Amino acid sequence: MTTRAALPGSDRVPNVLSIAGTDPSGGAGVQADLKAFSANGAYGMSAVTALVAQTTTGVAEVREVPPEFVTAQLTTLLDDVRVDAVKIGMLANAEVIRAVVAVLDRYAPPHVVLDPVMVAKSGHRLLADEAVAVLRDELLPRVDLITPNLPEAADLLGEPEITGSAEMAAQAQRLADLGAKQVLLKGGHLRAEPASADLFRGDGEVRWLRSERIDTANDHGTGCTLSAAIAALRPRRSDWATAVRDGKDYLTGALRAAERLDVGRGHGPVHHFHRWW
Ligand SMILES: Nc1ncnc2c1ncn2[C@@H]1O[C@H](COP(=O)(O)OP(=O)(O)O)[C@@H](O)[C@H]1O
Ligand SMILES: Cc1ncc(COP(=O)(O)OP(=O)(O)O)c(N)n1
Repeated sequence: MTTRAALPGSDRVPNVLSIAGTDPSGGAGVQADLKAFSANGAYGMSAVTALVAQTTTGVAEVREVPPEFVTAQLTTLLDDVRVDAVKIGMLANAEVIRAVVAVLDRYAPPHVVLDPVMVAKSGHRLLADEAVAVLRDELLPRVDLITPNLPEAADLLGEPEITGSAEMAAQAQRLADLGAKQVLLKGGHLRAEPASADLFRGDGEVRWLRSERIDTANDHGTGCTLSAAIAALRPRRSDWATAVRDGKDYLTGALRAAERLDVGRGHGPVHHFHRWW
């Protein structure tokens, strides 16, 4: 066994883990997460929950990883490597959710972000219908931040999707009432509104994160990129509000930088540019 001298806190690169499904086109899922980790100064690692045959035009097929093999990936990793933050994305079904819950209980990694992925932009379901209640009741209370989009928030709460940003603060409160410690409610689906505004509800504070709405066809994997950037930044930021603000700025830059890409015929990916974190 090799031993290494401890680095002073500020010099050490955070080790950040993605637990998610795949995207061969590199726009969403594990592939997007690893790019976002790297671009935001973290060392990226991943455990795969589902193999997804998808590209910019949609999802063709999904092969779910057996839950015991999700556990094997995670315990093998966590028995060796210190993890400084975790981003959880696509979980596919209730058994995989329960496998992840058991690992969180056993290892208690810090700074856990849950992007409650349910449906791809193309309409293909990435989480079984009956697993939504398990995600809400068993996983949501165990993580530090959830980042639902508006359809996901509605599904978690069992209510109709809201149609205007004026309703977002009350909905974030209802998510907090479910046991979510902090909530980033993403407003990207309100396409009629001029700004792309997300609402952060943290410990005793509510704040808006607004950016210009960028006119682009490259909007595949925006939610994955945002939650991964926040997880990568959190170990180097003093609080969630700052990590969320800087993650949102990173995503807006990556959406802008996508104008230089030529990837696929459908919803293209964002471009993960490296920056000084
Ligand atoms: N055209 C756009 N211009 C700027 N920001 C956007 C645009 N589309 C989405 N976003 C931002 O991307 C993030 C993810 O958005 P959203 O579409 O709500 O979630 P998801 O990708 O999970 O469906 C949010 O921060 C949202 O504000
Ligand atoms: C494997 C995988 N995970 C998540 C998603 C959904 O990604 P998201 O960032 O919400 O982007 P779109 O589906 O809106 O493009 C995915 N497609 N695949």
